[in-house]
Amino acid sequence: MPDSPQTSPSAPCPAPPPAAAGAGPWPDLWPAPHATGPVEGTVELPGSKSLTNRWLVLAALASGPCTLHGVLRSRDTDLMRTALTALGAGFSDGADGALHITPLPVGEPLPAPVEVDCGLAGTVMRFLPLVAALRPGTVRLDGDPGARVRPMGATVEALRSLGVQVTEEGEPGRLPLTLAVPEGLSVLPDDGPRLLELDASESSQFLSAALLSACAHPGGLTIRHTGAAVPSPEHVGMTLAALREVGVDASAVDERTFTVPGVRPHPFTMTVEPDLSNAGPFLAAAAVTGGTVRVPRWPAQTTQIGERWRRILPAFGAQVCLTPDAEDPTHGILQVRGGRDADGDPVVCGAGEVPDTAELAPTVAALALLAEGPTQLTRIGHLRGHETDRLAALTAEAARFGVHVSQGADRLDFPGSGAAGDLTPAEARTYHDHRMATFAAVVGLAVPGTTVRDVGTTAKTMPDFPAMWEALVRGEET
Ligand SMILES: O=C(O)C1=C[C@@H](OP(=O)(O)O)[C@@H](O)[C@H](O)C1
Ligand SMILES: C=C(OP(=O)(O)O)C(=O)O
Repeated sequence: MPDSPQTSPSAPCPAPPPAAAGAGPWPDLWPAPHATGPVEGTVELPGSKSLTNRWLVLAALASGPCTLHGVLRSRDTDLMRTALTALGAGFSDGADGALHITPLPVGEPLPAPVEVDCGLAGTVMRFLPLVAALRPGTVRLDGDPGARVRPMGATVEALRSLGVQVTEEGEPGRLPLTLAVPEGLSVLPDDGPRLLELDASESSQFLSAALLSACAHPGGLTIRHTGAAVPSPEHVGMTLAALREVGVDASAVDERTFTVPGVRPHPFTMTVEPDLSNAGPFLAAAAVTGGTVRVPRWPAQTTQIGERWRRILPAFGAQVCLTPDAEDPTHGILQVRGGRDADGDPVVCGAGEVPDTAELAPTVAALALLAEGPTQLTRIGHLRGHETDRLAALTAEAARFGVHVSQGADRLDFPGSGAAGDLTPAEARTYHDHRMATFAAVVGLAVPGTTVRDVGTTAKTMPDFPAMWEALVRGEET
């Protein structure tokens, strides 16, 4: 893998939006706060990464200007904005925190070649190429060194079957990719809607990408997944629901076939839900310290996988309750109270088998590491293609804390350490993975002397994480 991005004759990237707040600087070795008592507090979470990047794409493909409230400002979402700007969408920040978006001109040739920096963002590297296929021209996509090992084969497959010429500069099915999009791709074929076949078994994002962009093909697309089970199916559900919310009647014909009409999203105004996956470490802080953490604005109905915390945390011995907001029945306050023994000391039970935790897995792993009994995280093999190989990373970091985790092809078995006091303090590595940083922060609550290398990697989806975490442990409201 090359050390530095290759040069290309493409136009430079457009100026990025103003930097996301809270990006540090943090010391390279961050002393993770140790909780000397129960953590108590209320945490106001920023917007969801997955929803922000879907609404940004749908607004860029809409039939008129759109407005978003509560968008997440982070590395992944800023990269999405920059990339959509390069493809011709317009973004302006309103004084009230709103983001106004003008759509990109689908079908019109790009005035110059475009260069897209995907960073390490799966949503950018998978969603953007299919959006790029909607304007004739040349688009080159690359990212961080870690992005060049993430699976991209299904994107290449989908683009080629749509008629885009794709050059793989490095390994086949990996970034960097250069796309040559011919004229007329976004014109209705004579024989009706196109059939797009792709294998999304390595990431649900391949399917979401096809679904999101399909609405801008005049005849729509019929999309068929050809491989083994699609991981993170909640995220496909989120994509279908988001399309429907903006007037695109996307539907599942069967388990592997989807139809999306060639109807552009109507102009919309949307408020992004708080990020329930990033709620995880804060809720886990209550569970591992016997404390109480509340998250306001918890949606009563949501497509986010983080909704699962309401089932996962009780398996570790915590009590979870959602109190409806009297003034706004669409939201409530989620409260998690950690388990305690007769002496008032925290108790984290082993949870047994916890399947399909997908992007929640690193936080669940922190709970499993601190639990008294065994926990098995199963059906998480595709996490080897996330920001890092998360099964390998979690096994290595658990070992640093003195716990032997057994690693299978698609599972991790945690023995149950009996008590956090048995764990040894460690300098935790993060592998450029925001969720490995938050994993280490949760463990550090119970293991004094824990330090985290490159906690700033949390800027990928939550630039304010270290400050919010320190404030919560100090007992300040965030
Ligand atoms: O579409 C999305 O927003 C996401 C889909 C999931 O990807 P995988 O299917 O690759 O797990 C998830 O893990 C990722 O954090 C976000
Ligand atoms: C897997 C994740 O991100 P990405 O969108 O980069 O795939 C994640 O946030 O846990």
